[in-house]
Amino acid sequence: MLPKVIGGYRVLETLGSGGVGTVYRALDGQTSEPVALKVLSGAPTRDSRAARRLLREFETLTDLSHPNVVKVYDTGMFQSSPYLVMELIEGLTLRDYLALKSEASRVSPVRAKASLERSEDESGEDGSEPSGVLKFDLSAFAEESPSEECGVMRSGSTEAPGRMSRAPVEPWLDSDSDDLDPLDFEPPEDRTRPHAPPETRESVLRLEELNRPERMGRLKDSLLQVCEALAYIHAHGLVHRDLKPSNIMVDEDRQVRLMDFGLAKFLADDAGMTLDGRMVGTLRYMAPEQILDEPLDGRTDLYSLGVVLYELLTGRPPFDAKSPVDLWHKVLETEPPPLLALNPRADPQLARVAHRLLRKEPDDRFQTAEEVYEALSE
Ligand SMILES: Nc1ncnc2c1ncn2[C@@H]1O[C@H](COP(=O)(O)OP(=O)(O)OP(=O)(O)O)[C@@H](O)[C@H]1O
Repeated sequence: MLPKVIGGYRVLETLGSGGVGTVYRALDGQTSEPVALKVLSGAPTRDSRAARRLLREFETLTDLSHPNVVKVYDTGMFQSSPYLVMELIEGLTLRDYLALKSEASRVSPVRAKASLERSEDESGEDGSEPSGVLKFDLSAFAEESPSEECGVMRSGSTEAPGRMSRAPVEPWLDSDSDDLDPLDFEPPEDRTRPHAPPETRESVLRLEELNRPERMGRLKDSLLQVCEALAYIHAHGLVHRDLKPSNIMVDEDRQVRLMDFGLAKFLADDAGMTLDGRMVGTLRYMAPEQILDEPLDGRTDLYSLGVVLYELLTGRPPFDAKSPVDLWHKVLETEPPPLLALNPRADPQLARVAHRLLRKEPDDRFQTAEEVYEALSE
């Protein structure tokens, strides 16, 4: 049931739920400003000491301020779970923002229509116009294109490779469309012949959509802003650890916000596991060092950025797998198919950037988000 009030915030509706909690649209009781309020759930928050520690650490996030990083205004406890009060972003995730036209009709307009309907139908309890209701104008996102979506990957019954000692593990984010579900995994097209040139009319049209200049412009512009956000959080000693298209939002003015930064770190122990032994991060975007429980730094996020870039340029992830173990082996031991073989008309410079970001050894990647920014600008 929807809580009516959380702290000093009046809850209006549920915006969505992810692997780490539920996000509500709410109103600040003092200012009447709309906010997004995320209540954490799961094992880390069931331990009251851990929950209080989490809360103290969240408080440090309120000091951060950057145009491309979602602003955290406040923190608190609700029914023994920590919550974060954030800037409410009226927009789309990067995945939906760059959805292919064919998929845009499946994803974005439905969500946007629901939002627009809400803005017409809802009224406050006193009959007044509700505040904080989504009113974004879809025309800002009129031209669309996507990367493919896979289901969720649950890894409970698998054995991890290499130095992963605490198998079986569960991905922390177990309901995320950015990850793979071995039980519900639709092979993307060309899976059987990943290096084959496109042959069908459908795949030719798909490539045309992927390479649409307007889409490429959006992609580049968005990723430059992501680099700025990453440079900022890395300079503040944070590693995102869960960078993926659904953690990047784009508003009506095409301003990008990096979401959920730092959450993964706060929810994990030093080896990247939650208190109940689940791995923090979304499997498809995890760097080799993350899989191997090795120390992480900003270059780990740059690897994830490489996965995002590769996906957005080709419409498929760099490593296809039917199970988490299969995926981990591929990430650790194989090279991704050459991007230009999958999309021969992709920008060669962007393809080079993606491959360099996907190098196994952090030392072989770009070393900073600033370097990536420079390379994307060339
Ligand atoms: N500050 C915000 N403003 C507007 N919408 C938000 C905000 N934060 C989250 N959302 C939306 O709420 C929904 C749930 O977000 P949440 O972060 O819990 O899950 P997720 O990012 O989809 O998955 P996960 O947390 O498992 O990675 C998403 O659809 C997201 O777009």
